[in-house]
Amino acid sequence: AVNHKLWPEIEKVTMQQLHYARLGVGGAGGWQLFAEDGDMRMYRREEEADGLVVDPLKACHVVKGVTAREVCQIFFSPEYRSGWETTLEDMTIAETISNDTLVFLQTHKRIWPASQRDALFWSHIRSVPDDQDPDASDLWIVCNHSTEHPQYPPNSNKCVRVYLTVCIVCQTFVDPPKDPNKISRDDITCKITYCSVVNPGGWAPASVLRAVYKREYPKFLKRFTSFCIEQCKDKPILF
Ligand SMILES: O=S(=O)(CCO)c1ccc(-c2ccc(C3CCCC3)c([C@H]3C[C@H]3c3ccccn3)c2)cc1
Repeated sequence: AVNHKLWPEIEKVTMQQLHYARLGVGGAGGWQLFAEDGDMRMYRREEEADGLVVDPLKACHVVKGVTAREVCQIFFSPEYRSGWETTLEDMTIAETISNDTLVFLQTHKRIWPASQRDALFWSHIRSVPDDQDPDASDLWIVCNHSTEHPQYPPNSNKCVRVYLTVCIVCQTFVDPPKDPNKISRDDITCKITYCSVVNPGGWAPASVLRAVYKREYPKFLKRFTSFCIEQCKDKPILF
């Protein structure tokens, strides 16, 4: 994939998103907590781009019984997506760049009163050593970033094209630390940071979009993490 024309962008955006995900939500970042559910905390910043709501979102969650690699592989893999992405109406793999990089075209269910949306984005999965704690386990990241494709020009179907940058960054913790082949799923937790910026592409009332975000994002993350637990519970642990 390193010789693919998108590779420099994939590399840059993925590492930028990793850095952005690891920034805290305290301080002057302007993050406001807007949803809480158990260990899940959801923050947003109110931002508009030429009159459109593009509120950046950052969610932090801690999930027991799954590893960072398992969560990221489920988020990345097309075959699982219909099981957790409830707003998905259709999904096509527009291009297979490599085994860790795909280009998706997704049509999302219409969310009244906004018109139906689609998203065309590359999706890249990778593991990176934790530069802040070398003897910690690797971080896993999936980054999704809107892209163009000659076969799928925007607004060619009935949908308004959204422009998004999304990342999910995960890290596994084993507690209590023990001999690797004695670890059970009860000993592992996965710390998840999910970040998204979605430009809705076409006009939609700010109040409507903010209500949709407030309703859809907590549901989305809860459903995704429950799906991961369900998928992994009877399988050998993938570190
Ligand atoms: O993390 S992913 O890459 C997972 C792969 O599917 C992802 C996540 C979210 C979206 C998306 C796309 C469109 C919308 C809006 C914009 C105007 C009308 C629809 C929203 C807003 C509404 C929020 C939302 C949040 C979560 C799920 C669905 N809906 C979100 C796309 C991809």
